[in-house]
Amino acid sequence: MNANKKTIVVKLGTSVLTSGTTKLDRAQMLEIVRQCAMLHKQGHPIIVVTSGAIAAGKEHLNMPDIEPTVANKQMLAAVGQGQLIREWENLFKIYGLHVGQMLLTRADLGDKGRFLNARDTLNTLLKHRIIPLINENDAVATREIKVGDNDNLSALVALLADADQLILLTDQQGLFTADPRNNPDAKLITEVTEITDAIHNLAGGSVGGLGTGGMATKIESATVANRAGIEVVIASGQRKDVIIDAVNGMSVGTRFVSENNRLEARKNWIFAGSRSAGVLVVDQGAEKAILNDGSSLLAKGILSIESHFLRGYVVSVNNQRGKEIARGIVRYKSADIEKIKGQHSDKIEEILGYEHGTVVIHRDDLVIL
Ligand SMILES: Nc1ncnc2c1ncn2[C@@H]1O[C@H](COP(=O)(O)OP(=O)(O)O)[C@@H](O)[C@H]1O
Ligand SMILES: N[C@@H](CCC(=O)OP(=O)(O)O)C(=O)O
Repeated sequence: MNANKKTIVVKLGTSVLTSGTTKLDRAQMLEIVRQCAMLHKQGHPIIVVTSGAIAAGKEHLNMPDIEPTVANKQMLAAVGQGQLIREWENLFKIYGLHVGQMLLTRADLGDKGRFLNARDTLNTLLKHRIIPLINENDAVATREIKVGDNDNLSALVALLADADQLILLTDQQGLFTADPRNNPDAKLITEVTEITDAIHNLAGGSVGGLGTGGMATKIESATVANRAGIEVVIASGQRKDVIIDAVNGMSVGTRFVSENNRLEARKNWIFAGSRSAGVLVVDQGAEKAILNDGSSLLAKGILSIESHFLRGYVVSVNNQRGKEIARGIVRYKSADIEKIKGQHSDKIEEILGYEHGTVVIHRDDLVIL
């Protein structure tokens, strides 16, 4: 991790965005934007996972008491998402920042081709210093493809972004020894080094009006992110300078530290359950570059392709003696690799009429065997 430039995912629960009311709290949102803008100015890439579409829809339609059926919530999200983004857009504009909306479902992140597309979009937004605003695509998500809560979604986004830190902001100071709403003696836990069953058991569901999942889904999220080597902080959105202080390593809320190696853990996650769908045979130069120099696989070093596969599939990289040296996720389908093999990366767009980047397998998506 570059200590000076951390990639940060900030997740804002409905409880923070409404301050416990039935309406968006614009002053609170502006305060969050101020902190994000300051960190952004210091060079930290910031990604915002924002809940609040359902709350915004209720406010806009003036339906505070509508029955919370799935269909009604999807309708509210369809109405509220536009309202929500408009609010964010106007607030970030005060600091001269653009925003870009990404609405995701579990299916988008589970499918490797769509995962690559989402990651490319996210990285391109960050490269252009645009703030990605992410929410679940509630209006289209059915139970099978839904992540279901933005706590878990934010952990997946942190993996997608290869983030250094995930900050979950809510209406409590952090994780307590019991739900502080009904346990006045509950104590704040400031640091968690291992997420044990006992930690899971402390966390209750949401008793607030508009939130989803309560502390239980935040612990699930912390488990996923920690396993991938990403530090997690759960803290109150109301605390002064909460995001800035969390990024600067000050004692804020509950910090879940992780000792796991980020890159290796992320690769394990990417490759979990994948079988090799084909083979790319590479020349000696590419073999050396991959094994000794930590390089990505370029089209130039590919000699032949075995089998048919699509962009996003996991394939084997074999040397000329038929030995599998690595395995990785391809950014081009086999039919296109046939056309660009042996060619310089500059030629890809000319040959295919489009490009998905200069490499066939990116180093970060390549496991050496
Ligand atoms: N051990 C715990 N420590 C802190 N909060 C807890 C705990 N168990 C349950 N909660 C509840 O989780 C709620 C936050 O979750 P939620 O309502 O889903 O908010 P958000 O919209 O921020 O995701 C708190 O208001 C609190 O009542
Ligand atoms: N996607 C939904 C929020 C779902 C959710 O997880 O809410 P929360 O527990 O407040 O973070 C929305 O925008 O209303």
